[in-house]
Amino acid sequence: MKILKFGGKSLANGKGIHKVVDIIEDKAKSGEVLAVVLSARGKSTDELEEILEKAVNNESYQEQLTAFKKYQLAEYVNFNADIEFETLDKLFEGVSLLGDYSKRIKDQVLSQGEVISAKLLTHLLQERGVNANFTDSRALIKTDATFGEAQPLEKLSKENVVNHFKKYNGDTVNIVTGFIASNTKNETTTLGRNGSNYTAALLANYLDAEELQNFTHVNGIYTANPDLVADAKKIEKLSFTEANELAYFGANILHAKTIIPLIEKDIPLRILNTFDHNDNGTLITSEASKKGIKSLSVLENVSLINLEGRGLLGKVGVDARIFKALAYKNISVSIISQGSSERGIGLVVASEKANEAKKVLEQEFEVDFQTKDVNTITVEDEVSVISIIGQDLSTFHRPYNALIKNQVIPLLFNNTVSGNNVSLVVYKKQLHKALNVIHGEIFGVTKKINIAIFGHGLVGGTLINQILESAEKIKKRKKIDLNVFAVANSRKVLLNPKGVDANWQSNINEGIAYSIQDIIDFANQYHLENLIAVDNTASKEFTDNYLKLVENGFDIVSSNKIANTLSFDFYKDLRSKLEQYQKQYLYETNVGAGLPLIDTIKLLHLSGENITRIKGVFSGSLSYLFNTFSKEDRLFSEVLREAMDKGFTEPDPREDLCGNDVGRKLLILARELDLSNEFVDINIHNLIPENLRGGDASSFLNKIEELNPVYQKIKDEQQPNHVLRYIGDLHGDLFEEKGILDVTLVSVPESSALGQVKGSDSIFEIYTESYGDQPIVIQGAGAGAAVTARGVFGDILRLTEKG
Ligand SMILES: NC(=O)C1=CN([C@@H]2O[C@H](COP(=O)(O)OP(=O)(O)OC[C@H]3O[C@@H](n4cnc5c(N)ncnc54)[C@H](OP(=O)(O)O)[C@@H]3O)[C@@H](O)[C@H]2O)C=CC1
Ligand SMILES: N[C@@H](CC=O)C(=O)O
Repeated sequence: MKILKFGGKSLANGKGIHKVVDIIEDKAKSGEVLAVVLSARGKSTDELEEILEKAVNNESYQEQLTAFKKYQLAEYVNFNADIEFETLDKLFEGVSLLGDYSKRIKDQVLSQGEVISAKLLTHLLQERGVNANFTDSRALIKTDATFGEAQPLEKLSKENVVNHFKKYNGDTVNIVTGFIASNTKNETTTLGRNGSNYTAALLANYLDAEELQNFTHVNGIYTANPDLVADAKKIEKLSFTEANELAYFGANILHAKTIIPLIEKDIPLRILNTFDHNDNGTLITSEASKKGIKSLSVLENVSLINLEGRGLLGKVGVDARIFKALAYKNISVSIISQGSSERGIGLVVASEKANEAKKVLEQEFEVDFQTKDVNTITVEDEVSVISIIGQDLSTFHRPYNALIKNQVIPLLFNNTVSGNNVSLVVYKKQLHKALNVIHGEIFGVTKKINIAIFGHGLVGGTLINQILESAEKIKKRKKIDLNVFAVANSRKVLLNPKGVDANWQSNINEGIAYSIQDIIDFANQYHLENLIAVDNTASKEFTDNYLKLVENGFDIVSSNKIANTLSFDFYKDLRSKLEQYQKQYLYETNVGAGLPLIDTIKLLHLSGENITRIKGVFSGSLSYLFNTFSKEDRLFSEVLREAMDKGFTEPDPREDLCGNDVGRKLLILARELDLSNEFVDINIHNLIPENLRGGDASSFLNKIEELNPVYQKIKDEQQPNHVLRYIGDLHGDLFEEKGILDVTLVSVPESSALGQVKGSDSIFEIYTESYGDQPIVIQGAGAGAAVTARGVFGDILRLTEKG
């Protein structure tokens, strides 16, 4: 025999009821022997409780009662619930007159919900020709007289059930009321929380059922609540032990009470979906399943009580006093955590009991307050508990690090020694984000990386398109979901929590004015985790946001060189902020665009290789300018415009020509070597004649032809077979506080290494103590939107791996 159980949500409306009837009819027709346990429909039990409260307080309840009756009858014209409605009328009238009710009366009231539900289903099945038999469980399940939370009398109940099912067997489908029972005086009792599931489990046990199928409104047990974690996956199989842990930490359907009768007889429990009943659901059996993390569950409506006292150190019996005092008031502690010094003890209790618990503890420790052994007892209400079921401490660093990286600092954590569970208390406002971060980390489902891109010009625009083009592949190959949730320029931002699409460029016109706080608020509002801000501007103003971004959980990737070349104080502040907030700042493209230069220098330096000099052509645009101008018989201004058109120059090309861009790159490398040079220390040969230095970029561009005679003369005055190169040179004693940084225009033999550089290539010669006169040479495209964007993309992916 199979026991089927349908919950209130399955029976809430016509659609659900129709499905339930279909399922039972199908199974009955296919010859399966069934018993069906039903809950009250929808929120009927809550409704009855509310009406009861109104009645006892002498408030008007008639309207709500009429609505309740109407809901129960709905469109079922031939269904009659007069007896139950009359019972309710009388009970409410009595309560209203007396202004009081007992738990016994409450059980009588609540039981009508199950009776109506079971009678309705029996009626509908009979209309379809199914041999359905309404079965009032009060005649079968006998309990003690603890109204509201009655305990079954096993022997008597089993006898009744077995006898009943002997009598009504064969093709009879017994439609049984869940939740309700009766005591030996035949007074109605109820089985408390999860009562209908319990009724079903008891029937399964007494009847040695082959399976209990519990129909809900979801497809089974998930790795996390799918309403909170979009990536949550259904678990196919669980063991009773794991189910028990889940039950303790919030999965009501698996309450221990429900599971124990099944474990006793080794009866499998299958969680199914009424609305998708062909899905296999989750099967729970006694078979031990593979080790590993099974699920995240959440306890809400809890509070954290913190008892602190300097004098608790080494005192015997403090915990005993806490538990005794709380137990006296029937307050259960779900989690306790205590520092080894015993100075602080954190307890999690139900929110509704938190203030009472505080009062009780204050009384218990009254003397200890006076002696100053206890200092404070505080209650934090806005918390939730996340339990990682199946997690042991050997791999706990992964979810924990991911939480810290996302600025979710657990208030308390606690592990079970044998059960492989870790529970974390987090602020309620961080619950959603915390669950997604932990889930992404431990289930290896796709890890979402949420990116805000500032600057969508040549580099930024190319980067966005590169990300959108590769996102699917990266998701498949690396299980990383790159989500560009913000694209901004200096005036507007385009925001979409689910990510911008290929039309971002046209949609940016519909963007909105913003401040950096708006972006932070947006990320918080949508609980976006693994945040990266990408700076593809050339703006000093934007770098003012870096510290705030870091403080609010963003890693930073930047092609913009400004932040690394502001004062050395800012340079250090930024690094200590990054350290403090465990954030990363990557800027490989700052020097040599997409070339792997900064990483190489960092590694050499870290590994103790003493770098003695770095010299080369640092600027892609000026490389292109002088390579082309030196070899071809063309005007200097014409080649300069070409470099601009190819996207090699800075947004303001004067930044290249005045030597600032090369100067910045030199300074960035110097600082990588722990030198504390400032920008003013750089000796820069400015390529712009003094008379063209004033004014703005466009007035300069109107006059660039004036550069032609100046550079033609320099070119003509070179020795034979020489070419012009604009070079950067970091030298001096690089183990002192500061190095020497020179940026100069030089004429070199065409046959030399520098003389042979082509196109927009950069070349960097890195001299070290071990390599002596033979430098390590890194050469390749030193500018261009595509290579630079690719380099920025590389930094983003590097961050996703550091996670
Ligand atoms: N081109 C290359 O080869 C390389 C470039 N880089 C660096 O890449 C960066 C970008 O260069 P590129 O793409 O050519 O520049 P662009 O001028 O093409 O684009 C700059 C973008 O930044 C936006 N912007 C400017 N100020 C702000 C601000 N305060 N807040 C938000 N957005 C802002 C601009 O918006 P708006 O239109 O509103 O001003 C624009 O969208 C530069 O820092 C450059 O040094 C690094 C290596 C190589
Ligand atoms: N303008 C720069 C671009 C890269 O940093 C250059 O020319 O190198």
